[in-house]
Amino acid sequence: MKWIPAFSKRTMFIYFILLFLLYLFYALNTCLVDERKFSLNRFLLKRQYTKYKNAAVRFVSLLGFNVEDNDYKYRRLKKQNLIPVKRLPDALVIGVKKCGTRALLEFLRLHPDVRAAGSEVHFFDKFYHKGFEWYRDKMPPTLEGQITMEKTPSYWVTRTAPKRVQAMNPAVKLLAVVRDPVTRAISDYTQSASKSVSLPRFEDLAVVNISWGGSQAVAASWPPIRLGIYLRPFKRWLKRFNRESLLLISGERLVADPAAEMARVQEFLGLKRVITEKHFYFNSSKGFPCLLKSESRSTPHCLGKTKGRSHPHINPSTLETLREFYKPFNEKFYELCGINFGWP
Ligand SMILES: Nc1ncnc2c1ncn2[C@@H]1O[C@H](COP(=O)(O)OS(=O)(=O)O)[C@@H](OP(=O)(O)O)[C@H]1O
Repeated sequence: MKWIPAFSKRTMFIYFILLFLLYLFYALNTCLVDERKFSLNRFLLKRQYTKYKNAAVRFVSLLGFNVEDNDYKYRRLKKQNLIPVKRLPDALVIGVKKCGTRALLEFLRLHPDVRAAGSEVHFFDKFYHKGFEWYRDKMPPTLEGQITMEKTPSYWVTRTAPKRVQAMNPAVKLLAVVRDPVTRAISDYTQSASKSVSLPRFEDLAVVNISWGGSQAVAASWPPIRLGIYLRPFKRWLKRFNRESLLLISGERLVADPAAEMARVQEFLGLKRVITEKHFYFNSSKGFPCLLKSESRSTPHCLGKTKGRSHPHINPSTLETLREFYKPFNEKFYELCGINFGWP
């Protein structure tokens, strides 16, 4: 009778090991992982990893099952020996800060022939010394014919950026979103105020006393105000690139009619018009157009909380002063770019 408990202990142990192995096999073969963080997966699926590196989250298999079978497009391309590789950008969203650059990029990513770096790379302003190989490595892998992009709004005002971008590729396509400079300034201020509670009122920063007599002037060198003078940086870019290489996008139209503005963008980039009305819906509580689905999500969603913040109430006389200040710059800008954006 002594062998019975001994046998059951051994059997139980073997069953336990088998169950554990079965669980491991199941978990590793079907779990939802972030490929960039899962190093063992990189090792076992090195080739597939390179191919899918830019995807945030995908179903992957440690044992090689169902990795490519999920994706008809990539299976077909593999048969043709086409493998995505990282390339320097063909197009850049160069600015302008707080004008809707994130919305533009997220909308563009709906296009199957566009792949974009997720976060701002800041190569032409902060990291130029790291070299083009470093920059290329920041890009998502693309197939022949797909457009590689990135957006860094500070390129617009970086003095050295036009020359550096030209050195990378004189035929690069440039996109800049512009918006009523007064709203842009308030948006810029709202962002700073969200990080610093003790920030003075917008009115006190935008318009300053210039004499004891009480005369006032616009604080033209305060960055939120200065950045709204689009004329100067635009001229700088035009010294290096011809007008046809630089598309100006209306930040207002990107909100009011995203499909129409995206039609212009797709035409400029030489893309088939894939992004249309059917990709957008207006979210009335957010007050902005949102996406019905995107590359990473199949459900309706809006841009993050930091996009589309509510702005503080601004004294109407300050608004009037700022509008008067920007008027001559706006008019010269309209003249030079050949578009009347109709800012008040
Ligand atoms: N669809 C959609 N959803 C949310 N927000 C939208 C959208 N389209 C344009 N915008 C406007 O984009 C403003 C932020 O601009 P940027 O993305 O260029 O900002 S940043 O420079 O990258 O910080 C952001 O500014 P705030 O309203 O001040 O938050 C928005 O007005």
